[in-house]
Amino acid sequence: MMNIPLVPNRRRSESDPFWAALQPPANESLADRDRRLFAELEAKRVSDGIDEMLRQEKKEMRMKQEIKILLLGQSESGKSTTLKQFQLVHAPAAFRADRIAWRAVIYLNLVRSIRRILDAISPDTEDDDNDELDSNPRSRHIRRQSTQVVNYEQYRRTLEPLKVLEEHLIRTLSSPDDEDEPTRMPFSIPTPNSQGIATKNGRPAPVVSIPARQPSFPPSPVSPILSPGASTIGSSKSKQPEVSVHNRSNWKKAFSLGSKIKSSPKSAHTNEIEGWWDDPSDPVHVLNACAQPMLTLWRDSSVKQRLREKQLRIEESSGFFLDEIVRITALRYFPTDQDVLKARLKTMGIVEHTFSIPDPPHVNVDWKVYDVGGARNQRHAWAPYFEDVNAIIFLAPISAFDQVLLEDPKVNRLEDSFLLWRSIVSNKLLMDVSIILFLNKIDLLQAKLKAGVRLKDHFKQYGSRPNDFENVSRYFQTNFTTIHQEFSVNRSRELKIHFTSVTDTRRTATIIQRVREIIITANLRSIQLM
Ligand SMILES: Nc1nc2c(ncn2[C@@H]2O[C@H](COP(=O)(O)OP(=O)(O)OP(=O)(O)O)[C@@H](O)[C@H]2O)c(=O)[nH]1
Ligand SMILES: [Mg+2]
Repeated sequence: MMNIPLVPNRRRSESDPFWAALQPPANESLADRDRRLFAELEAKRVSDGIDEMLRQEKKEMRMKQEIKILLLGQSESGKSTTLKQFQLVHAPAAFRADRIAWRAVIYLNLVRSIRRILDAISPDTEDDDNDELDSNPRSRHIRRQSTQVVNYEQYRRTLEPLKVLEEHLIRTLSSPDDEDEPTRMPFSIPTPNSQGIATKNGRPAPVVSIPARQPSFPPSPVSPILSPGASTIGSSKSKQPEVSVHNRSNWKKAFSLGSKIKSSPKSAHTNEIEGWWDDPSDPVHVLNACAQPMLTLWRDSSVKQRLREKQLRIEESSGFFLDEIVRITALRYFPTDQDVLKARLKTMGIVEHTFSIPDPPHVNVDWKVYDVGGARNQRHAWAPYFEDVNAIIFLAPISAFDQVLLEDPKVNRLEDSFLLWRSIVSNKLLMDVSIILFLNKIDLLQAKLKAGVRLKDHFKQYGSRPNDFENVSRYFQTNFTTIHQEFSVNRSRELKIHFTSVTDTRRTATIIQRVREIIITANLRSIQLM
């Protein structure tokens, strides 16, 4: 703002028309002069006020930050689950509005678990065909004895409708066809005589991602034990590729409440309204009809025995809902927060979420959280995000020490995590980036150790140390810390490590709060406001 001079500059040229215009009239009375000076003072006060406001605004602009967080880690490490927890903490209304759409994923997870069991107990299946992706030769040897499930044929027949449902769910998830018929009912199960399930418009949809094999990373300082035969595991005919939906896909729209449905989530348990349960083509009816045989199968002791022999710990796998068959197959089932956190849908591409978080008194922060696909054929997409990211949350699923990668069964999952960690901490582009390490899935690690799975059978160097949670978790923490110390491009970078179970809402909310504080502090330091 321009300040009006109270005392005119006498040396200025009188020919300057601007200066001349500001001069008081020659015949100004005393009263006029007082009025003029008062008006000038008032104008200056207003002008100073505006200047101050602009200064404040500029300061706030400078302090208004956009903080970018990248979630990294191998497939199934828990990145998308962490993103869901961010949503639950910072955008709970949007998270809850989406819950209904997850119904399809949860159904699919359930149906696929049933299929895994049927494959595992099938008399036609060779012993190695349905194994958990297991890296230990000893446990594969033990699996040779096999229990026959006498009711197998009956289970297969009664659960046959789930096969058609599975295909249908996959196709609908992959191709919601949202643009031209937004009001259609979410599901429509094909008639038995339809040849496959054509999408509307006849467009074939890319349904399932089958990761390409890629060359292994160079050896790392920590090496797991892998048997020479391990490469055959995971490549058998009965292995089911994981279902993934590309980030560009609008799959949630297809499974949200359609216009035909008058219900709201709250009214799902009352009788006043019409809902998806009134639509005879909704998948819930097939599931509901199959609930009893599913339950009998899951409770059958000979099935349990067969799964044990095959070391197939299905209850530790992603998207496990078999202990909730009755609730999930109920006609009016509505997913809970916990169900959504447990649901498994593989990420392809990069998913971005923005949360605007007021952080008084200093800053308003827009948090952008990027969730990436962690499978090996997805990792090439990470690098462009390294340029301007403020922080990385790296997730390593430490329960996976006895598993191999789906995309490369020669590689132990933890070994892959160590190598990935090394490549991240040694990346020059990430020199000034805060890195927070989540040693994740500790609940599963505890269960696994309790079930007697021994770390030394997979990591020989662990030797005779106690096979309990305290020692095993410390071992992993030491390994990750050592790799950071040895390979980090920035030796002064402080490494924050959290033991997490990101499906646990309460604990994860606290950790997210702490992570935010760490990042804010590091960020303020970097813009020299501290
Ligand atoms: N029990 C348990 N399950 C977890 C934990 N973290 C993640 N999960 C489950 O593990 C599965 C995989 O998690 P995601 O978050 O989808 O894994 P991701 O890293 O996004 O995997 P990609 O998208 O393939 O890269 C999901 O079913 C989660 O519910 C955990 O700490 N404990
Ligand atoms: Mg994901």
